Amino acid sequence: EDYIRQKEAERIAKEEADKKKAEEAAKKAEEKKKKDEEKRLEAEKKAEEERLAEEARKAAKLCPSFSCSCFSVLTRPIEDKMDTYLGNTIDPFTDRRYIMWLTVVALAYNYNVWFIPARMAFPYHDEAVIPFWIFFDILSDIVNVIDIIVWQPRLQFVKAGDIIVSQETLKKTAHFFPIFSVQADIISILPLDLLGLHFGFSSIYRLNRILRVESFFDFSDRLESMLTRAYIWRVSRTTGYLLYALHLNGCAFYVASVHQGIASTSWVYDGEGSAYLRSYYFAVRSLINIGGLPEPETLFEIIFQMANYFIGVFVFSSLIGQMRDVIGAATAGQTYFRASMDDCVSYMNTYSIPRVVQNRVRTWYNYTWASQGMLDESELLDKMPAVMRTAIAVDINLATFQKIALFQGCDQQMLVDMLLRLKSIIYLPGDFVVKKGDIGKEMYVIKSGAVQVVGGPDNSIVFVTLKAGSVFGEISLLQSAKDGGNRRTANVKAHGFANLFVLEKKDLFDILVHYPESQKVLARKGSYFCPDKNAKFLNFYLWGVFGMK
Ligand SMILES: Nc1nc2c(ncn2[C@@H]2O[C@@H]3COP(=O)(O)O[C@H]3[C@H]2O)c(=O)[nH]1
Repeated sequence: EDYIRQKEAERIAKEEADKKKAEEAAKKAEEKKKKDEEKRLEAEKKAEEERLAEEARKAAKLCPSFSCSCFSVLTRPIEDKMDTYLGNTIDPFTDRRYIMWLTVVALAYNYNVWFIPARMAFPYHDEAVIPFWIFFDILSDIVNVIDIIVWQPRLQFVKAGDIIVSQETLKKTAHFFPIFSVQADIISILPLDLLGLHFGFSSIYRLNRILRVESFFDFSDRLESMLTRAYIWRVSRTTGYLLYALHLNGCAFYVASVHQGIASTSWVYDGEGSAYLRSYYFAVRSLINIGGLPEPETLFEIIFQMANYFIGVFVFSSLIGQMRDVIGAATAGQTYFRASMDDCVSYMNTYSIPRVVQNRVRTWYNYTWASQGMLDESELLDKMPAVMRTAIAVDINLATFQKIALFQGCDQQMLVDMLLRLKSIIYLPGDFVVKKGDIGKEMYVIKSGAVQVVGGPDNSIVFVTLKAGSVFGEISLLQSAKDGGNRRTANVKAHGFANLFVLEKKDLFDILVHYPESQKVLARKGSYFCPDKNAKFLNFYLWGVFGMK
């Protein structure tokens, strides 16, 4: 019986072990199946990604804005290098390398735009210099090709508010580029110069290069938005346009002279001296309508000269008008300052304000203009969205405010809110900023310069000199009006020119409503800063007014 029982137990144990084994094997098989499935899905995903990438590559090759695929074969090694150097895409607004590159492109464009007409008009294609022209032509072409194939396709742009930064997406959405610039780019780099091999070397075959005018405007706009004194560039650019108009006119005059026959009449170029300089001189006199030119004799000369006068009146004068606008805009601040000061002086004269006061007002105007280049900073900042004003205020002043003992331990956001309510004001040497006994309606932070807390019968005792970054005027501000605690406890006068930030009581309390913790900090510090131990402090005031605990 024992034997049978033992055998039975062994059998059951074996059966259970087998069952367990089978279960484990099934589990393993299940896991393997799962893994295989995962692998298969991953492979499928990868294949799909590769297929999409291949499609994108094909689309990029087909896309006209990236030019013919033969170019991409030629430029693939350069492109790969540029990928390593530039990263995948370029932010055209902030990337300094792009503006540096655009400078090179603008130089190449200017080479073409100035020399092509000159070479077409004047006899500049001597056998000896042709190699130099060819060299510079090829150089400028290389710059353009690199720009169109390597740089332009990498420029990020905004589509429906999204910044397109991935190169693949850039290529896929290439058709969103303005069609004119795409076609103009392609036509502009067609090597029509090769026609010169058959018809003879001439720069007329390079006229298509001038179509790349967009690249020059792009350079101009980006440079303008980067420069601190953009008007210098605007004036130079307009001067360039004027000189270029004269250049073209000089070329036209020379062509007209050749057409008429050099030295054939008194009006045409007489063949003396430098042909270019003489023609340019003619253009200057004729477009600026200086007059004193030889009278045109033939019908052709009369028509030519008349066209010149018209161009001079309409085109040239509008360019000069543009120049006047640019200079006017650049000096608009100065004009506004002068006009404000003149108005103020004439107002003071009307009311016979004493000379001493008038002189102080003038000094204030001059110092304010000299120190900050504008009369009211807030006017400029008011035009900006709040988020930008905050960014600027934080950048300029937050660090100063964080160091002020009174505000230490206050909420950072509260400080930022405070920065946005500050007004800047300048006091002249000896001006009283606060007078003892006055009601305290604002507190001050010294931006630059210094103030002195003074007392004594004639205010000759200086208790303390407060420098940039110090706060004053907070005592009367932080106290209750109930028992006269809101009166100034001392005289404070400007020592030299003092540039101060003013924070009004109402603004401060409006802000503090939202920051109970900071209220407590200020209340504690207000009582600490206050010399009068019996006064009721900010905490009572705030708790009384706003019911805060
Ligand atoms: N009463 C007093 N005020 C001082 C002193 N040092 C700086 N101050 C500042 O001078 C300010 C005068 O106006 P407030 O009383 O509002 O606030 C005062 C303080 O911020 C000092 O020693 N005594």
